[in-house]
Amino acid sequence: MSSPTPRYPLHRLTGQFLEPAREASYRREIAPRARLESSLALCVAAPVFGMFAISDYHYLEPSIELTLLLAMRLVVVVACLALAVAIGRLGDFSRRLWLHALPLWILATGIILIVLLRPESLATQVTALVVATIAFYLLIPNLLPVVAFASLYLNLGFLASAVAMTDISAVVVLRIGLLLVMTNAVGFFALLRLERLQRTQFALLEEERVQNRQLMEEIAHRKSLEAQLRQVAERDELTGLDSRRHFMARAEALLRRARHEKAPFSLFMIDVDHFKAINDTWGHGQGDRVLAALAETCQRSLRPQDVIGRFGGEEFIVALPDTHPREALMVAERLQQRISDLEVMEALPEHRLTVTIGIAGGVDEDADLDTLIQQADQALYAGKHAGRNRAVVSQEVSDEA
Ligand SMILES: Nc1nc2c(ncn2[C@@H]2O[C@H](COP(=O)(O)OP(=O)(O)OP(=O)(O)O)[C@@H](O)[C@H]2O)c(=O)[nH]1
Repeated sequence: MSSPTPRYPLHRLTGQFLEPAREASYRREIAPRARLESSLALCVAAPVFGMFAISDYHYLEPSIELTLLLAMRLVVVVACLALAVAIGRLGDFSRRLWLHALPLWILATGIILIVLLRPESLATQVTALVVATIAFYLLIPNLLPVVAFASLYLNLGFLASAVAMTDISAVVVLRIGLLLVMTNAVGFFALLRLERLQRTQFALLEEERVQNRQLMEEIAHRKSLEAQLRQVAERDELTGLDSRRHFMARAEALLRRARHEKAPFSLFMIDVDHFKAINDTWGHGQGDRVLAALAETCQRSLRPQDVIGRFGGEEFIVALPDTHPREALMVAERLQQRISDLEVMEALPEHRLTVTIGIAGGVDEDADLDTLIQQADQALYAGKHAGRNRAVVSQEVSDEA
């Protein structure tokens, strides 16, 4: 049975993403952490390497070899510390890979030089070499190919120096070689596993981020659709006023509050006079423009707390909280005046638009919206009957109200 193809294929030997863009994105993501880790590892490795100067001094009499050895250790320590600072500041993981590789090669060269300068301490050096090789793999993670090449250089250089500078037998060389192969295998596969795990984790996290982003986009899209639908349901397309249904809901709430607070409440029904003639004379398009201009004038003339809606055709409805019908009559007359000031047609500046307004309301604890609308409608009808272009207060408005 064949195993399923991984969603984010990784290189078998380096553990890196096969997809260059994903690998670059991963490196960008881990860059700050990798820089810090590499810097810290070098800050630890440099003094440890320098510390062995004590044993150099112990094993070697003051001599040229000792001076060279101490000078070499000093150079390695200073170079490593300088590189630790440089990596911390500039060690961009994706562009300056060489900066991360350099300290490994310097340390490796230092270790190889020790064999050349202190060949008699080969046995101790082998142990140090094994520790250094493991440290290369484990302390500088995320750079498997870089570490593997530096380690290869260290191990081969060490063996070559040992063969050149000491008289070890072929069997010992073989034994050291096998030990180094084993050490490298352990370090390599441990780091390979780590590289693969970290990248798989990164890929899953990325996937989760993408899904979250898509979800957020979907939510935003739905919210915008909802807002559009609400807009369509609540607004009259031509005039931008409340639709009849939305007006009813808002006016109901205002009336409820007025009843609760025993505050006055008034309602207008506004109907354009002879609107059919406007349509018939100048066309339906001009009729629409007149309705829109009239709606805008009404809205500008009313208070912010008043609610106006298009009731249907050329009929508008207004709810006026905290307004007694007596005051409402004055508001209606002011509205009529503003409407008649409107220039309906540029070509016919003399033509005046008039409206008839029916008013209902008062302070009635039992009044419901439908009844008030009916009363305002009757007053409107009476106004039309009486010759139009007037505001009429409903007979039902009680005196005490
Ligand atoms: N342009 C336009 N006309 C509309 C719209 N809605 C209704 N109308 C027209 O408004 C006119 C209303 O006519 P009527 O009900 O006879 O009323 P009127 O001509 O205003 O006469 P009175 O109300 O009695 O003064 C009709 O011709 C409808 O077609 C609209 O949205 N746009």
